Amino acid sequence: MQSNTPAPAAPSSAAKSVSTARRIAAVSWKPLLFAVLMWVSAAAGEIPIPGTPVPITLQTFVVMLAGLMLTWRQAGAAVAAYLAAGAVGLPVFAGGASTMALVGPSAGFLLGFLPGVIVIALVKGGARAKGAAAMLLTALRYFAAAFLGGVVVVYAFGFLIQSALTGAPLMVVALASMGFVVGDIVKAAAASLVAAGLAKLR
Ligand SMILES: O=C(O)CCCC[C@@H]1SC[C@@H]2NC(=O)N[C@@H]21
Repeated sequence: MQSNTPAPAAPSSAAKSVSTARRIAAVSWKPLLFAVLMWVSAAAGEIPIPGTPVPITLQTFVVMLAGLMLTWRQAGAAVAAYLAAGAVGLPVFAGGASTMALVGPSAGFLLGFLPGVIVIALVKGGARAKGAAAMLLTALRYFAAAFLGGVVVVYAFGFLIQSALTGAPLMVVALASMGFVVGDIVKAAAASLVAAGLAKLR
């Protein structure tokens, strides 16, 4: 038997374009927001420390926050977009630097942000929803993830590549960079508390 119900009209090409644009916007706003935050954290200022040309900056705080708040794909896309923006010449790195920073003493730290943020996102685990004690446990787990990805992984890349590029012995580079450790531990604690607190609100 034939039905008299008219077949639904196929979506017009304009409607298809709008829905594709909406889908792209829905998946990319978080990576884009964190890529911009990476730039803002570099532009916010830098503190030079003796013995190394690499400054203290807030970039590791944003890397940690991205890893703790986004999926590994979103976090990786955010850092990849940030690095790509610098690579093509936008002044998004510390001190308004761009392409040349990727072959200078900071190169390994910048490149290390990518594996670092992915490690954080992969090892952080889920957020516990109920109660202050659960939030504190989540924050402690987040702190361990932020330290592993944002300090151990980022520093490993930073030290190895700086030593290879400058010819300075690895141990000398590592010792000269110890001035970053206290600040990065404070950043890991702050990022963990912020991410665990925001996860509770969701
Ligand atoms: O030139 C850049 O834009 C990158 C600077 C990298 C700074 C590194 S990241 C790890 C360590 N912690 C800091 O606060 N500074 C260094």
